[in-house]
Amino acid sequence: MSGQEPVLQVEDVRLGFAGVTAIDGVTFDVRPSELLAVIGPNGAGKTSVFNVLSGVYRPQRGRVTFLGQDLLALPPHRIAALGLARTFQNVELFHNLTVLDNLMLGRHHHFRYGAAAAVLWFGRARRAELAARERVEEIVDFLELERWRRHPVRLLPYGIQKRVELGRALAMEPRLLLLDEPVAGMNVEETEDMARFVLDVRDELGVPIVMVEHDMGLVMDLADRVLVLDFGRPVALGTPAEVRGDPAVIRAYLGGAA
Ligand SMILES: Nc1ncnc2c1ncn2[C@@H]1O[C@H](COP(=O)(O)OP(=O)(O)OP(=O)(O)O)[C@@H](O)[C@H]1O
Repeated sequence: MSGQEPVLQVEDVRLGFAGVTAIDGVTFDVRPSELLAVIGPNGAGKTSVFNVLSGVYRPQRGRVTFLGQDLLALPPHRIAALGLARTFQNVELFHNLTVLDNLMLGRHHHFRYGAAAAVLWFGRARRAELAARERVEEIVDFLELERWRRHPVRLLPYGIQKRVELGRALAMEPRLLLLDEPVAGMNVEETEDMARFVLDVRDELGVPIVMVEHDMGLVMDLADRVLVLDFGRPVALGTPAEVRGDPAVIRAYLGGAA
């Protein structure tokens, strides 16, 4: 595959629940090292897009191709193992475990041995464990988590917990990262820190990102392109400047404002 081919292609996807259409006619792609934001009023279908991509829901129509593979044929754990990692709106970590242990758990699918193999081929298992620890320490450095590395996650400030969640997703060696409202509930300083780390993930690690986010300032600052959904349908797809002035987008937001 050439470097310029899309990492992810979503074509004409429809997902409905007993009479409710969550998304319909959704088509977009994600290019290498691109940050694509998905925005839209409440109920527009943003979370449903993520749930289709990560295999939680099967759409009734459409195609989703990730690195040339048909994602719709795969269960969620196989999709994750292909390198599609996700963070959640709420912090979903093991709160009594340390930062390091949470990050190690992010790597579990890289361990290619079971319990018996761990005993029988101790050398191989041990090498894998050491390599994992090394990679996890690199992520700790990258996200500036050194001073918290041995702290249980439950004792950390909220913004740091969200950063640990990003770290756990990075520990999976993602080839595409789905960020679900990465700055929801954060103060200004935490938001600025997270924005910086998200950009570093794209620019330094070269990992393409799909981000659902309500903070419009952040979206317009960070995104390369923006997909706008309204009532489950795509109403615009373009650069932040293109989307900002689009009458259909303005209508969707004015109509959807509470
Ligand atoms: N499991 C489900 N069962 C029934 N309806 C659902 C389900 N999941 C989503 N929907 C419906 O699909 C539509 C899109 O919801 P979705 O959560 O994807 O929107 P959203 O853009 O993420 O909203 P928000 O910004 O409020 O998180 C809504 O009408 C929602 O009620």
